[in-house]
Amino acid sequence: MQKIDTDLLIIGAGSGGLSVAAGAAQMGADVTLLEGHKMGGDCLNYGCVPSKALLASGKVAHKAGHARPFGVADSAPKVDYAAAKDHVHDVIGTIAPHDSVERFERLGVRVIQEYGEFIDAKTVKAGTYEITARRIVIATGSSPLVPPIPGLDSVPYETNETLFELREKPDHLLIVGGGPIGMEMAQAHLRLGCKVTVIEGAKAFGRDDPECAKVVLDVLKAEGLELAEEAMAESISGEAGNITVTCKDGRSFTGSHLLMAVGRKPNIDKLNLKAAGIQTTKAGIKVDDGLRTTNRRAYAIGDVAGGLQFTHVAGYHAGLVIRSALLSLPVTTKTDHIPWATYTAPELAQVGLTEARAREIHGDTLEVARFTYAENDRAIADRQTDGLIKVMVVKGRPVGVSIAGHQAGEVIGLWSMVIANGLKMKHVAAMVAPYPTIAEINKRVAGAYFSPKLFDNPMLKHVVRLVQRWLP
Ligand SMILES: Cc1cc2nc3c(=O)[nH]c(=O)nc-3n(C[C@H](O)[C@H](O)[C@H](O)COP(=O)(O)OP(=O)(O)OC[C@H]3O[C@@H](n4cnc5c(N)ncnc54)[C@H](O)[C@@H]3O)c2cc1C
Ligand SMILES: NC(=O)c1ccc[n+]([C@@H]2O[C@H](COP(=O)([O-])OP(=O)(O)OC[C@H]3O[C@@H](n4cnc5c(N)ncnc54)[C@H](O)[C@@H]3O)[C@@H](O)[C@H]2O)c1
Repeated sequence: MQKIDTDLLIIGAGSGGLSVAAGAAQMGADVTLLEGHKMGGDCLNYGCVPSKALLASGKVAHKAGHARPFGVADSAPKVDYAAAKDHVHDVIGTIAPHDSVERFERLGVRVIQEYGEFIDAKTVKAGTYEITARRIVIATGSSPLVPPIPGLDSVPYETNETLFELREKPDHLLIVGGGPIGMEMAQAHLRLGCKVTVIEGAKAFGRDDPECAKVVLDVLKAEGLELAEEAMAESISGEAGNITVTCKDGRSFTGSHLLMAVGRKPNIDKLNLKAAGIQTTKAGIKVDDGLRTTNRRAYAIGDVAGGLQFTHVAGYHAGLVIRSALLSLPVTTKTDHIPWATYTAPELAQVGLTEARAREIHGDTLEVARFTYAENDRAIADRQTDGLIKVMVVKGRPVGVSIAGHQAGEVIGLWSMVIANGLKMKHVAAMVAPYPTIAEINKRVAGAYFSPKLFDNPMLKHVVRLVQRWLP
């Protein structure tokens, strides 16, 4: 057994762990990083990156078949599904050096490619190493939840960990789960020429604003998606190439391939958390507002901490933990300013409260400002007019923003800044947006908020008339 004593031990080299390692090493700490599987974690290998790359292939195919409105002849796209997967792996390969062992060793991080397991409150065993650390960050992520649906184990099925390896194009892909994974993969496959059925136990895009979700769902249905909502998968039967999902209410759907996308489970099995006095909840490792576990020496960040599960959240957690673990500064996690986006076309994005939640909390003091993509000149020029932005405002201050539309994921960023800094609608109205951009909808929605206050104001009209009389 080789013994290592380190300032900061990080378990897991995904989005969260790598951000902590890079920051802490560059700030002068002695850092040890454990990774039992692939550097880069889920996001690079099985998540954000491959899913966006496959969506990009779908976009190209879709454009080829929908060129006529732009004065270019439509062409029937010849999709090579296996080549699209080559593209996915090429994209992963291009980004991989950024997350590699070599890069982190150059930054001064001691990288050990083994799974970590607690022996006691401050010691972790990893292969032939025994590591004691002043502070420990658990960033072990999450895995696809595979529910014990009767019959599932008797048919071949994909999860996000296997889908990007699949090289034969599904004739008909059944997707159980209409969350972000299910819906992104549904559109990518539709556009690559597969028949797709999404089987969702409640509502698709259940965490998003229903009015904005409907914009995206209508587009997906127009592209050929078969969507079954309130359809809880209860049993599965068949064999390779002929799989049937039967729902609680008796509806059944048959397809050639099956993707399970029904949520995540935290990666805690290998950690022996009991030995370290670290408690868990159903969602993941139990943490306080400062991301500390029930063992004061240890933090948990990213997916394994069981809150919002996004790469940018893992990165945000990393920044907080660096401050706390290295400089002993007090930190508190917040969620109001955390955006998320689903990268279908059109995109769906949210930050802060949805309209329904804002109404519950703020009642009649809530005002909702709206602006549609159909009124945005750039959206018209690009023929991307589906969608809208809704801003939930309380006493002049935005408390939430929902967007469905082209580049919604880019457009939402401004509102994270507004909410993070407690800015008001007047600050957004004071901005000048370049014309013609999609992001102009941000300024225009602020205009829509102030318009009634300005233009339907008899007192203001009176003052303007009076001033006009006195002007030379
Ligand atoms: C299909 C899909 C698409 C997604 N798209 C997006 C997106 O577009 N935008 C977005 O923000 N988020 C997206 N996500 C979510 C995002 O991937 C996760 O939120 C993010 O990867 C979480 O980072 P993490 O560091 O917590 O965990 P991970 O990135 O999963 O990293 C955890 C690492 O820990 C390692 N590990 C586990 N146990 C141990 C152990 N005992 N010892 C050592 N190492 C261990 C694992 O091997 C893994 O490498 C997507 C997820 C999926 C599945
Ligand atoms: N663009 C992005 O940022 C992005 C993309 C993909 C994934 N992610 C992250 O990954 C997480 C996991 O995504 P996900 O889509 O797997 O999970 P999810 O929890 O968001 O959605 C799962 C869906 O499956 C449904 N469901 C559960 N059991 C079912 C059953 N038996 N039959 C039918 N439907 C059932 C649920 O009602 C739910 O709508 C997301 O919450 C998100 O944090 C992010």
